[in-house]
Amino acid sequence: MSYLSNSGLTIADLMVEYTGGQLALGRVNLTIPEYGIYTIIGPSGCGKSTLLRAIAGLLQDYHGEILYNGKSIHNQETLIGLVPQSYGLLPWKTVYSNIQIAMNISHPERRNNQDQELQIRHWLELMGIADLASRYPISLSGGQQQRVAIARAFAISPTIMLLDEPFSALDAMTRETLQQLFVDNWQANPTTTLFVTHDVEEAILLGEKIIVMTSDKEGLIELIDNPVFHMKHEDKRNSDEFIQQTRNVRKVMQNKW
Ligand SMILES: Nc1ncnc2c1ncn2[C@@H]1O[C@H](COP(=O)(O)OP(=O)(O)OP(=O)(O)O)[C@@H](O)[C@H]1O
Repeated sequence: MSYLSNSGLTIADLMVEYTGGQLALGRVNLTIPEYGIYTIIGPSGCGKSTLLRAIAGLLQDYHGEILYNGKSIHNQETLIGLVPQSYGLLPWKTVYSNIQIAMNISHPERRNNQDQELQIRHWLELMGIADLASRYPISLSGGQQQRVAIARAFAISPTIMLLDEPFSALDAMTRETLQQLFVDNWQANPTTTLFVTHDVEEAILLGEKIIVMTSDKEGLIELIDNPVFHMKHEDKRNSDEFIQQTRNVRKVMQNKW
């Protein structure tokens, strides 16, 4: 199979079985263009986290191919930022150190320099958790830990960003603020992004295209164009297009789930 060098993230015939032969993810074929931002919505257990884990290199044992710009994603220096559902913070490190360690690993040439400190402070500030820098994860609420995990993913400036329900533990207002921040940041620093959510509105607000996964393991997915994404973020929610798109997505979910 030949792929163009700037073809983005290509997932070809991807299938994942966990030990015991249980199929966790059916045959998935999908292309996300370089700098594209797609949201994924699907019923519980359909394989959304498994898909992200395979792309992130946390599951080595899968069938099919995962390529970035034509080359195997795991044989090249593609920096991947993952915000896992469980946050993935190191419990023995402070909030500040959790981000610093990720930056040291991903950009060793900038190890502990002044710019790194500014970056960490910048992201903590934007996430509204600057005052938590010296705290340990165990002393934080779920929503606060989630914001640390998001700050950490943004701070490493990855080539590919994978987010697994990153705003699920946040209160409604913080969630809206971070959705806006997320879109602003993607516009300023376009990054190839896959964003898993259970929230139809969030899928519409944050994805150029919406991937609807199904619960059967035939690997069927529906890709929905989403012109609403390109509207001004603050106008989206109250627009007729948004309401119409909500109906469209719900209809696809009713038919496919
Ligand atoms: N480590 C594992 N070992 C065995 N089976 C697993 C493992 N992790 C997940 N599975 C199974 O794989 C399937 C897909 O799980 P996955 O977590 O990817 O679903 P999901 O779509 O992300 O679900 P949710 O929306 O509830 O987070 C499920 O049937 C799950 O039970």
